Amino acid sequence: MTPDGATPEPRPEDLKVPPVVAGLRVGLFGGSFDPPHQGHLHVVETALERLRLDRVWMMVTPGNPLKNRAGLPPLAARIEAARALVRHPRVVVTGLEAGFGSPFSWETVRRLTACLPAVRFVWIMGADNLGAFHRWQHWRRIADAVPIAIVDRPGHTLAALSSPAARALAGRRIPEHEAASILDAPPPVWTFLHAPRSPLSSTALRRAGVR
Ligand SMILES: Nc1ncnc2c1ncn2[C@@H]1O[C@H](COP(=O)(O)OP(=O)(O)OP(=O)(O)O)[C@@H](O)[C@H]1O
Ligand SMILES: O=C(O)c1ccc[n+]([C@@H]2O[C@H](COP(=O)([O-])O)[C@@H](O)[C@H]2O)c1
Repeated sequence: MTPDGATPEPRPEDLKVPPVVAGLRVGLFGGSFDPPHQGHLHVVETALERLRLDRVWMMVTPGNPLKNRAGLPPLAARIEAARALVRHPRVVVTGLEAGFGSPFSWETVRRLTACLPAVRFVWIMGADNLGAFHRWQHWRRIADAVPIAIVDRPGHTLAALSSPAARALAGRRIPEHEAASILDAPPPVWTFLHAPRSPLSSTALRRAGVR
């Protein structure tokens, strides 16, 4: 809330696509970030290093289509909190999906790949989201459009690797020692990164009253 009790609005520049140059290697990392935590930072740092990225765009969602949005703090507040957590020269926190007017990842991928064909994008998500990926709108189209990197998460490894999406795309999995090459391979292509895992979650933080 602002001092006058109004819901804070995102700044117009936070709704725009960040600046790029041809050939830039950009990780697309969407999330509710309610609240952001060190587990998110761990994903960002793992992706930057293992995929040899120039940038990670932390895309603060207007609202995960599969989650109840009741009680979700305003976008502007989550953007601000993510920025306060992740102070890194190669990370951009953005509300570009709200700028697109859609919470669906397919819409994000479709628009970004169409308007920035010279940028090399990779979709980044935690293992829990691979487990549910087959329930996302047009998930096959997302996989056909951009490479995907999964960062392991405690309690989700087996479910992720035996999920419908993982099974459907099994033949296109790249070993993690070649992870950085997925940005140069024609999709569908994906890799699973077994990094030291972070047990943190926003759910646990909200339950502990941290937000
Ligand atoms: N500890 C973690 N390890 C690996 N990936 C994570 C971790 N925490 C979050 N992620 C990933 O970060 C992205 C954004 O997650 P999100 O903002 O929903 O956080 P969360 O902790 O999963 O929240 P919640 O508990 O409310 O579901 C998702 O792709 C999620 O899989
Ligand atoms: O497009 C979809 O159908 C879809 C369904 C579930 C989740 N997503 C996206 O996945 C990202 C991670 O969401 P979350 O809530 O787990 O942080 C975020 O960008 C969501 O918008 C997207």
